[in-house]
Amino acid sequence: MGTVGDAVAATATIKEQNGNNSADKKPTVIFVLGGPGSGKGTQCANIVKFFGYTHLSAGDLLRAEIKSGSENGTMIQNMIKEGKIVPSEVTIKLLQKAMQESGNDKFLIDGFPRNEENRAAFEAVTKTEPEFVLFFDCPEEEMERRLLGRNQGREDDNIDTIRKRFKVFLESSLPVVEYYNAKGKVRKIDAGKPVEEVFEAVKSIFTPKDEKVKHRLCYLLGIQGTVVKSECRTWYTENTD
Ligand SMILES: Nc1ncnc2c1ncn2[C@@H]1O[C@H](COP(=O)(O)OP(=O)(O)OP(=O)(O)O)[C@@H](O)[C@H]1O
Ligand SMILES: O=c1ccn([C@@H]2O[C@H](COP(=O)(O)O)[C@@H](O)[C@H]2O)c(=O)[nH]1
Repeated sequence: MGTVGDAVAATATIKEQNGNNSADKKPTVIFVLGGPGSGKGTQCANIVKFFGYTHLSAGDLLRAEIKSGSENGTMIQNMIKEGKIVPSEVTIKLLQKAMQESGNDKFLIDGFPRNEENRAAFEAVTKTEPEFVLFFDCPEEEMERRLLGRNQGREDDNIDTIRKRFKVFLESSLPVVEYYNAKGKVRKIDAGKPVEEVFEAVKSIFTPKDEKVKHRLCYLLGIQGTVVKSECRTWYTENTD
């Protein structure tokens, strides 16, 4: 098992190799957490379209690493088959590389951190805390149904591995959500609903408060038949169906 120190050392090497410029600028990071099959990837794709974030799925990065024939490939593959958590230094290195290569400065980090050690290592290495944590709360029976129906050829979407993933989620990943909840950083979504309804709840979290006030004002002005100012009309047209 890797330690926070291993992850910090590995990152110092990346910084030396890449130079320090972009690594020193603090990005905006949102952690997207929730059980396996809670709909994180599905909703991240929507958030990217609406709000211009770069979506980094830690699981996808690890699967790409296996495919690339990297020296860590076999180790990662075995961990994923067993639903276990890959050492922090491996995952953080992949996340940092993807962040640097993206050219963006705001990220949805999906499926990471998966345990307390992942969390502490990421914060120590990147000196970045998440803006907030988007937490998809979904009943286990619903997640199991979704995973068994996902049909993407994933080696870990079988009932034995799914049960192991649920156990790891409860024992190791939920404490990370609880950690950030105690800091007032968790935005919880009822993820057991249909995709569109879940996204309505997600949108509301990403829409700044002043925009919500504007929206409400426009709505009320519309109802009252008051002449809507042009700025208000433009905003209303752009933000409603
Ligand atoms: N709200 C929803 N209602 C019904 N099905 C959904 C919903 N959201 C996602 N799905 C479907 O459930 C499956 C899992 O969704 P998704 O891949 O987004 O979950 P995930 O949380 O990213 O999973 P994992 O952690 O295993 O990568 C997919 O087949 C997806 O189409
Ligand atoms: O930070 C991470 C993310 C993922 N893993 C491993 O990958 C699988 C699949 O993850 P998904 O988020 O469902 O794509 C997960 O069960 C872990 O084995 C990881 O170790 N660390």
